[in-house]
Amino acid sequence: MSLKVDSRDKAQEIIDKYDYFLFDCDGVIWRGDHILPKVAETLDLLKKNNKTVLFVTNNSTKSRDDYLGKFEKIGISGITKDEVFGSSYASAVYIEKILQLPKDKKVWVLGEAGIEKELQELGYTTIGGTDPRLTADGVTFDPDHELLNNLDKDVGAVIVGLTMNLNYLKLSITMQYLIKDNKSIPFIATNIDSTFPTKDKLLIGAGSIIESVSYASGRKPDAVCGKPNQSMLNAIKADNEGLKASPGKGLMVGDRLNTDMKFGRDGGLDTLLVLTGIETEDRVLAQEKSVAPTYYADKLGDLFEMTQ
Ligand SMILES: O=C(O)[C@H](O)[C@H](O)COP(=O)(O)O
Ligand SMILES: [Mg+2]
Repeated sequence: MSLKVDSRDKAQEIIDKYDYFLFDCDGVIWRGDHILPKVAETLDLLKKNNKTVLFVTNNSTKSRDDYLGKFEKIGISGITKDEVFGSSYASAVYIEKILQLPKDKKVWVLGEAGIEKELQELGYTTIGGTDPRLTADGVTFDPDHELLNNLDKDVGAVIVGLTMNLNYLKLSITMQYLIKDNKSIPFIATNIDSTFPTKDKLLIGAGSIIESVSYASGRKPDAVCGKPNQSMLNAIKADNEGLKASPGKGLMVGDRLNTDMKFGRDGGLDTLLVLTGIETEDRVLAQEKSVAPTYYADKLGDLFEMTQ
């Protein structure tokens, strides 16, 4: 049964007990471009207590560098690139290190600039993505479109993530790459999140976009690189000996049970689910003991508010 953080003692116990705080972003730190209540104060409090603070997001629309800009813009300063892990970075590293795609091969992107930038930083050429030819004029679908009828023979991988600029042409070209050459081109997905929490509503998530091209092509992704995949946590443990030695000194704070909480639990961390994103209190309380978050709270900022 998850323990609700509803008193000074419980909030202070959490601050004292853990050395490493891993934060999901959408639905925890912010919703869209709107920072959630007392988040900056909570992060400052943790840093004043010499805690290690890291960010792990499944949102592939931005690169790590882009996220540094977003943190500054919403008033959270002092974050460094090595403290931010995103599914676009995790997917690019997968393509380079695990798939070992040669750098003379290209990657077809159904997604935003975050994916393109992380792949390009590793030396890959990307096509698709934010190419303006894919959204020209907003006219109706052209079955004779050049990018649909001239598939690039150098494409060696397809990656699909969240995009707010989805259209039938992008979906159709992605499908062509997934079915060509006897369905042999690797299909990489950034994450499974079915919905995306904006300021005041839930919108379509990357996982739902991935499901549509998966269904049409008859293919399941060969890899899903975001949470709960442990690759980002393994990278964090490799850089943080204390967490690697004692994962129980780490707390994963998230808003989604099947990504954030599973990611933390599978990595041996304790978990705190906040109710400012995807989940409801009823859903948290209905979880089996084996998968229930360690704690839950109305919002992350309660760690600050309840200890002042
Ligand atoms: O649709 C998506 O990709 C996700 O909803 C979203 O971006 C999750 O981001 P996170 O909560 O992991 O920061
Ligand atoms: Mg989230």
